[in-house]
Amino acid sequence: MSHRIQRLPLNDTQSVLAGLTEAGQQFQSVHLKDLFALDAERFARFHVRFDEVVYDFSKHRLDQKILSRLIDFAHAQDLAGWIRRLFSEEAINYTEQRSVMHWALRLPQNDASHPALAQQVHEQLQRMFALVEKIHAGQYRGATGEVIQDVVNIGVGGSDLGPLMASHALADFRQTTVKPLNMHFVSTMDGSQLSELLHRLRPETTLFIISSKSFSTIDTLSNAQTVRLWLEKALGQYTQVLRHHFVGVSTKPEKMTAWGIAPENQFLLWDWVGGRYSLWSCIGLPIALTIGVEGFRQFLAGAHSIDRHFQTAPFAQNIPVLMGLIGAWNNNFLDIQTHAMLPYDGRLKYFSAYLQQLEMESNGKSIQRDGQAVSLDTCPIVWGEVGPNAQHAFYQLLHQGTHAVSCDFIAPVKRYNANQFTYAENAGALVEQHHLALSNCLAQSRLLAFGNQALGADVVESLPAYKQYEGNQPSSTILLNELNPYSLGMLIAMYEHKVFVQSVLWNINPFDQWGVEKGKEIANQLLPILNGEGGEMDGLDASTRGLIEVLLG
Ligand SMILES: O=P(O)(O)OC[C@H]1O[C@](O)(CO)[C@@H](O)[C@@H]1O
Repeated sequence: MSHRIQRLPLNDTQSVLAGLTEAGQQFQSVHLKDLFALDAERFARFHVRFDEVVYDFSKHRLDQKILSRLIDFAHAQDLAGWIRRLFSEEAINYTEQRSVMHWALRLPQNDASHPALAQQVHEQLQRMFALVEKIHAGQYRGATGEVIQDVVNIGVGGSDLGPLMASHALADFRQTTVKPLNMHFVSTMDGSQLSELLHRLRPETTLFIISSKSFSTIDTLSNAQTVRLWLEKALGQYTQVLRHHFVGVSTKPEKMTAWGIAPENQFLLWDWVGGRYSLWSCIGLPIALTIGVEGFRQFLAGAHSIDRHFQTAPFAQNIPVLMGLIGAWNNNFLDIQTHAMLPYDGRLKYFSAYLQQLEMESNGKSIQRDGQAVSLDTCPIVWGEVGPNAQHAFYQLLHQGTHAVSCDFIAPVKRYNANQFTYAENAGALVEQHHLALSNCLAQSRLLAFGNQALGADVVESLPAYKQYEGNQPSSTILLNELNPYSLGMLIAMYEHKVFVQSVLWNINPFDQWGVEKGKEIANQLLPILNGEGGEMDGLDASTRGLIEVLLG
């Protein structure tokens, strides 16, 4: 349905979309190699350098005219107004009557524009920082007086993916602690991660974080219940066991209390923080435990830098705006329906999993704000893997398959600092490995873009058809000066705002997830049947009934 342009909210939008649709048809046959041949200044023209980031969008099938039309699209959809609304306290998540203020989580403490908000946020951050420092100093002890050495984050979705991704990505910046501290993540409701982990952990030295915005997600509560039984079996059913071994992060203090989490171990966030935007709040405790208080402050500062950039940079120089517009151009006008995330840094192993939730849970919608069906395709399929490994897995499809795919290549400019003691001995060899990864990153985006042209025109003549490459797969390349807490904060915030930009273009609410909620409701209806506690089979479809009969034997 890529080119449907009926039922648009604004007349301006209609005419801009008609122009873009026509341009998209023309650009179907335009090849990147020709765009580059026509314009030696293409990189200079189509990249933005801001703070720690370079965003190169020259390998997209567009020119200056298309860019202007896309910016017209943003204006027609009142993007500037929506950005102002996002950074106000307006309840723009209208289906849940909530404001959307994850940006407030990274406000500096002395912020003059929203002093009350900043104070509220920093109060919880200070409490979290105090806990982090206590654990790092070996002063936080379990019920038997032993120092905590393992921390297990129990959460799912936004209460897992962001903390997991960032803790892994920033492991090089691990804070030195009195005793080594190991972070673990448990999310799956089937208990498989827990059953493996509990064999390795000692109850006396393990702290569990129950991380759930709603404190009602069954996945998390069932894992929490299992570890509680495990702890109580080993240490006894005493209040001090609960008090010393559980920390809770949620918007629901009363639910944490009812579960048995001591008030001093309850950390709060607010309804105005969406789950998939919550890693900046105390949901980010595992990140703070990994990189320490100063590291976490840097992480917030990086995101804040992008918040400012997003609010102030002109659209043609505004990285999240460009990311959103170019994504829409590919998706809506060039018919490129899938988007691959390809970081060339093993530390970003969980980045695509994280982005899948951020992008697809946010913009996987089909109803506009006015209740009408959308007029353009919304979120593309987002997927990905660490680039070098993906080269040996699915790149063949990118190069010679039949699907059009757009890609984001991400890499740090610098890696392996000889001054960092862990690398001192191997710095030279590791720096070469980094260069190897960078050369592959550049080679792949080049081959994807230019196809045969990248091989050299004379070589191509002699090649059989099956060795030829069509190319013309567009990509962006994002370079971070280095991957550190600050630049990762920037990178994540860039994608958060890109998602918002696209939601404005598509006129949808990116902050709810009613489809997911419905799935949870239906699972709750089926659980009693599987538990043998009754429940209605009659209203079920034949397939579900048949499967239940097999499951019940
Ligand atoms: O933090 P909670 O409330 O346990 O929710 C976990 C996740 O479940 C969802 O509601 C739906 O998957 C996500 O939006 C959220 O991040």
